[in-house]
Amino acid sequence: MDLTTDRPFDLTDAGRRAWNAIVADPGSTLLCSDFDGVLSPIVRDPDQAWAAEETVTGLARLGTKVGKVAVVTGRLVRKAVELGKLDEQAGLESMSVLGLYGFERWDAATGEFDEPYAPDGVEAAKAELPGVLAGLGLAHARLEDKRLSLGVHTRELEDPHGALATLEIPLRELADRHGLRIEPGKFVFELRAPGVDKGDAVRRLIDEVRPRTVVFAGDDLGDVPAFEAVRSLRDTGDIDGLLICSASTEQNALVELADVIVDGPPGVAVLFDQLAQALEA
Ligand SMILES: O=P(O)(O)OC[C@H]1O[C@H](O[C@H]2O[C@H](CO)[C@@H](O)[C@H](O)[C@H]2O)[C@H](O)[C@@H](O)[C@@H]1O
Repeated sequence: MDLTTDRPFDLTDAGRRAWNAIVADPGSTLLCSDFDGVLSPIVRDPDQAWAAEETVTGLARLGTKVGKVAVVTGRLVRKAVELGKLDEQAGLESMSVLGLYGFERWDAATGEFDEPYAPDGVEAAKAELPGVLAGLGLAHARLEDKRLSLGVHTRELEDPHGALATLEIPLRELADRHGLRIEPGKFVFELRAPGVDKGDAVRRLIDEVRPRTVVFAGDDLGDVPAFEAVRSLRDTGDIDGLLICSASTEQNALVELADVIVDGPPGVAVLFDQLAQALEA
């Protein structure tokens, strides 16, 4: 990964204001990042989506300067910590990881995991799901059991787009029967407990930290509520906000909402590097 590129980032006016605010007062900055597609490259097997070294070291370098760093992810919190080696990296001492869209939490400061029990509906839906998939001819879809949710991945199937389209209505009906919701993502639908999204997770962190500036880096549909939360607080003048879209050919929902668009995790690493350089200057 080449971190020496001098490509200037094209920031919106609001993004430039936020960048300047971070440089002026890094200690009042909350820096949040999604995991898959931002810190880690998208790969076929979710269990092998190890974070890129450059993104995590970049985050850690910033972690020594900003007030707080956080990962806000749809992943199980333990899986995100494991795949990011977030408990091993110096510089991440202020880190919190909010997993399963904010249901779960890990704090580096204490090393403690907060992992609530799954509601009954999740177990019932899990029991029904194999029959639903078999009935659709999609018995080979990869399942990712995340305690409070269940991911159905189509990336490895012969026709991943077609399989996703076939799944949507039956999975929505299954979710409705059990009081769950559907969370769409890159070649995945999750059946998950309702109640929180990444917007709630970011607002919770903001309430705790009371930052002047908030950064959020995301790549997928699940990040839209976080982007909207930051934009809404920014519109009221409560915070400055810098929204980073880690772009891919698979999802463009964040492009219009972002202040800066970078080229996937390698681009995120370059941006983190440039921000760290600005803070060190
Ligand atoms: O909130 P995130 O950190 O972005 O997590 C969202 C989902 O990411 C994972 O799935 C995605 O990445 C996989 C590994 O690269 C890829 O195989 C899959 O196609 C993508 O959708 C993860 O497996 C899910 O549990 C997360 O909810």
